[in-house]
Amino acid sequence: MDKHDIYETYVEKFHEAAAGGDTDLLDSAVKVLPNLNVKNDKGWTALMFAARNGHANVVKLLLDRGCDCEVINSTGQTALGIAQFWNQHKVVELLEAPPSSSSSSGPVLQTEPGVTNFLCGSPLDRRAEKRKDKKWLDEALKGSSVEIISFHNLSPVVKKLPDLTTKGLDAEYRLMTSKYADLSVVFHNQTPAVIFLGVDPSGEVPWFAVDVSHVPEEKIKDIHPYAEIMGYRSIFSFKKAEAAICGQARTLLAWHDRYQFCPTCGAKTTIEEGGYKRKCTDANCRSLKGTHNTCYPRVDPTVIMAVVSPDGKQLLLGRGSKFPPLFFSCLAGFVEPGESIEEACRREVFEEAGVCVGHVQYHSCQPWPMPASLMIGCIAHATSTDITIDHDELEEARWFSRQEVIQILTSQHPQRLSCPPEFAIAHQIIRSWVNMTSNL
Ligand SMILES: NC(=O)C1=CN([C@@H]2O[C@H](COP(=O)(O)OP(=O)(O)OC[C@H]3O[C@@H](n4cnc5c(N)ncnc54)[C@H](O)[C@@H]3O)[C@@H](O)[C@H]2O)C=CC1
Ligand SMILES: [Mg+2]
Ligand SMILES: [Mg+2]
Ligand SMILES: [Mg+2]
Ligand SMILES: [Zn+2]
Repeated sequence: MDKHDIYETYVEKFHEAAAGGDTDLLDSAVKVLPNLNVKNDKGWTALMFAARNGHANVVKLLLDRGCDCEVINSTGQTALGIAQFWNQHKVVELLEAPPSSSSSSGPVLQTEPGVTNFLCGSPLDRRAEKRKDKKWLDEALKGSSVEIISFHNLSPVVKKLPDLTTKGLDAEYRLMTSKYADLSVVFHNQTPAVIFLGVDPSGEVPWFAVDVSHVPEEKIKDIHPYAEIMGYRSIFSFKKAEAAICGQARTLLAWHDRYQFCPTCGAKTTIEEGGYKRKCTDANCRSLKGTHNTCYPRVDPTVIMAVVSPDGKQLLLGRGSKFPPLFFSCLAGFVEPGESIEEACRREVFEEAGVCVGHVQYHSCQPWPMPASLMIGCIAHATSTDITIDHDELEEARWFSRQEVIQILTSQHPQRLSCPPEFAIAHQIIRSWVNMTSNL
């Protein structure tokens, strides 16, 4: 047995001890394991096993040893979610209680990445402290190590690779990056919006985005002979890291495009702080006194939810009136002022489908740069099943069995129903519900 196998055996025994409520065995395992939040292949921790089986004494012991109750498994559940699902009331009480002083000895760094959806997980370090340093920004933009991405009317400029002909349309296009010197057609006699996006993990390569909308389409090839404009949806064909960088840039450029004038007084605004601020040019404007959110890029929180039937066996999906035929997705809606995420979830589901929602669990989120949503993915537990559709927003909504949802996800539905692809958070929360019901 090599070192790795021995460790795996310890982990297995540790999880078995937690699941079985064996505190003696647990105590000895705790002494040799460096990480008590260690997961099995389904992302389950000892705390989750103890919570699943209602071993309150084990849960307490693990919490006292500093186990992290925020960790989620591969289907997006925390130990608390599992205890609630299995009605382990004593464990729920323990996990809901505020952490005792012994278990909160300073800030705990979240080492688990959790669920990282497409358009999240940019490798860039945003280096916000550099945004006010005009000299540094100018040198970084014009330096030889820079990577500059270009957007034409909010579509990324892509490079059509001439030698890739076999992998299908998506594989032929890559995000195009340029040096300042390549962009004379963009900067000549112009001051387009330029955004400092951050620095790559080596710390050596600054990334910027520039708005090239003023360059006529036929001149785009002056930047690079293979440069092309493909529409904003080309973002979805990029690699995850590039897509996240593009999303950040697109949301900011869309904001600059729409906020050319001051929302407070109507005067012109100028770009400041590496593209992260707009400032009114009227010296008497109220927006110049104090901090005003009109000066900063906006993000619109939006809830999107997999609504689970009261018996846990069905999922509510809907068809928007503008959706392609046979396409179903999760219900979604903008969070309104003065509303919590849970309240927005309940209101939107009731408004759109007439279904009442009780408990709402956060799953994961996804910045959605069309133009500035932050999609907050939730699992919402319905308390009623009758459906009344708001026809202004939905054409259809209905409950689907787990088997039908699996058929939709795997493109095997007999009526060819489909749902959003993997890059959309809707897909991820639907999949998560399928996995959740099979996992428990
Ligand atoms: N990433 C994903 O998997 C999915 C993303 N979405 C996105 O979720 C967002 C919200 O969903 P909807 O059902 O459209 O929301 P919704 O149910 O709140 O209805 C949209 C209506 O709300 C109003 N509204 C309120 N605040 C708004 C704001 N800040 N911006 C624009 N309209 C606002 C408008 O009248 C709009 O027609 C959409 O932008 C859509 O693109 C929707 C489904 C899947
Ligand atoms: Mg909606
Ligand atoms: Mg709404
Ligand atoms: Mg709505
Ligand atoms: Zn103003």
